[in-house]
Amino acid sequence: MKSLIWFKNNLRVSDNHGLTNACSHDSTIAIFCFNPIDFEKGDFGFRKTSAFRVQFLIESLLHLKEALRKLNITLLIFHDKPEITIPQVIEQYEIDTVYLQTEWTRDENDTLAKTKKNSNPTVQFIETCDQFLYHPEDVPFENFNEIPDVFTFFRKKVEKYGKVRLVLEKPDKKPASNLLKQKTKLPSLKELGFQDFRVDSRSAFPFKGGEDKAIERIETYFWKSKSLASYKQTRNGLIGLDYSSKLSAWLANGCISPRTIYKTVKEFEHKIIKNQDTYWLIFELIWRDFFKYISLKHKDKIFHLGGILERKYDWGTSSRILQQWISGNTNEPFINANMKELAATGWMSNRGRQNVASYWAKELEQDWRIGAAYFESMLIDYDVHSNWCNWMYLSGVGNDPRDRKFNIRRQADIYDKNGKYQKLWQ
Ligand SMILES: Cc1cc2nc3c(=O)[nH]c(=O)nc-3n(C[C@H](O)[C@H](O)[C@H](O)COP(=O)(O)OP(=O)(O)OC[C@H]3O[C@@H](n4cnc5c(N)ncnc54)[C@H](O)[C@@H]3O)c2cc1C
Repeated sequence: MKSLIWFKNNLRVSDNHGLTNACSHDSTIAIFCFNPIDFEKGDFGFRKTSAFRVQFLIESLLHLKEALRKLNITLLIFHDKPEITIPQVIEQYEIDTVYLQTEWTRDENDTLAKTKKNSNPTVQFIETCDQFLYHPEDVPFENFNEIPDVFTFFRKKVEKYGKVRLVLEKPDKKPASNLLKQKTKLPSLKELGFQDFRVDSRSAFPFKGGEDKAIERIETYFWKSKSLASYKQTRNGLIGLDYSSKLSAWLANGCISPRTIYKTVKEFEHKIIKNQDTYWLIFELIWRDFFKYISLKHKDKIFHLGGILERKYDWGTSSRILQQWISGNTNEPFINANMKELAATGWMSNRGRQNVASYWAKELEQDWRIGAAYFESMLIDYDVHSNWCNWMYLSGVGNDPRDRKFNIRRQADIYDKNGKYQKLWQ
């Protein structure tokens, strides 16, 4: 009985059901593919991934490879299409079961379908759902069509009737004979077609990828600085490392599970303090789940111009306006500062993201999907569901029941009262 664990957005050894199940087989191999389509240009002309995100991914894989080696599991890394590589590995090592984390968006579905088609039909593909706080089997809805389109209804129901599963320990070590002789090399940024870069000294996200770094971040943010105890009061900040948890990029790559964060918040509440601020981090993780469920319910509509509401607006597609927005040359200094931060670092605060998205879609009235595609390209923490659903929300084609438009000057007055942030990124 030989298993293959196909790593994608679940780059960790703890609380990873796919890995643990794979380890129940006599022998286990791990694989990760840098899929060339992830580095191509997308529908709106932006490269799908920026150097910032690729660097974080490389760091995450470097750590995963070592963590797996300590469990006597070889991580094979290829720079090729999974539908080519995985069937070959299955054949070469006589694999009978492949474990992977389930994905349901367009490109991921295509890749999986092709991989299965090219593989020996007797091979089983078993999917797990480790990216959720509330596992799909534990939410109080009969099927995804029942998912409410309003966040508050969703949250109240899952909080009342749902449950968060316990965190799984990392699996036991396999015997040394499980390690393969075959070795593969982790490609560098340059080999993947990107220029090396230096982290901007002003960056609010100077962190590195990897499960170990995610745990370090929790150690600092929760236990050392106890910033969690004032999270709700600081989360609209714009400058520095600690205005919010900064866990999103590790979550997006699966270097940490939302269940582990939930468990640690509960420990913090037990040992240090339980207040509105500690609850609010869980509240935000429920937003993250909500958008995953919205994408499960509405499927490809999250990428459509009319969004899940199928609304028709007169959207512009001016390349001049796009260049002004991207380079931070609009009439709004607060928007400009945020866009410059994104271009220089791959990071932008939640407050900034809300403002620049609302400005793009509702003030400049440009096709919201272009803005979303630019974010997809740039964000270190890009997550397909969080990005596209937040964009829909702010563009009036998604889940905002009040269809709000941000008053940018007022937002700048409230959140950047003395202009410090705008000065930092002028
Ligand atoms: C236009 C737009 C695009 C966005 N694109 C992404 C994206 O691609 N990837 C991404 O992870 N987040 C995205 N967000 C959500 C949010 O801005 C980031 O999750 C957050 O800023 C990350 O910082 P943090 O980890 O310090 O968050 P914290 O404030 O510490 O929140 C903790 C966690 O809760 C989750 N979370 C918080 N806010 C949201 C939200 N609005 N929607 C979904 N999950 C949330 C994240 O996983 C986050 O790490 C987007 C928001 C907007 C308005």
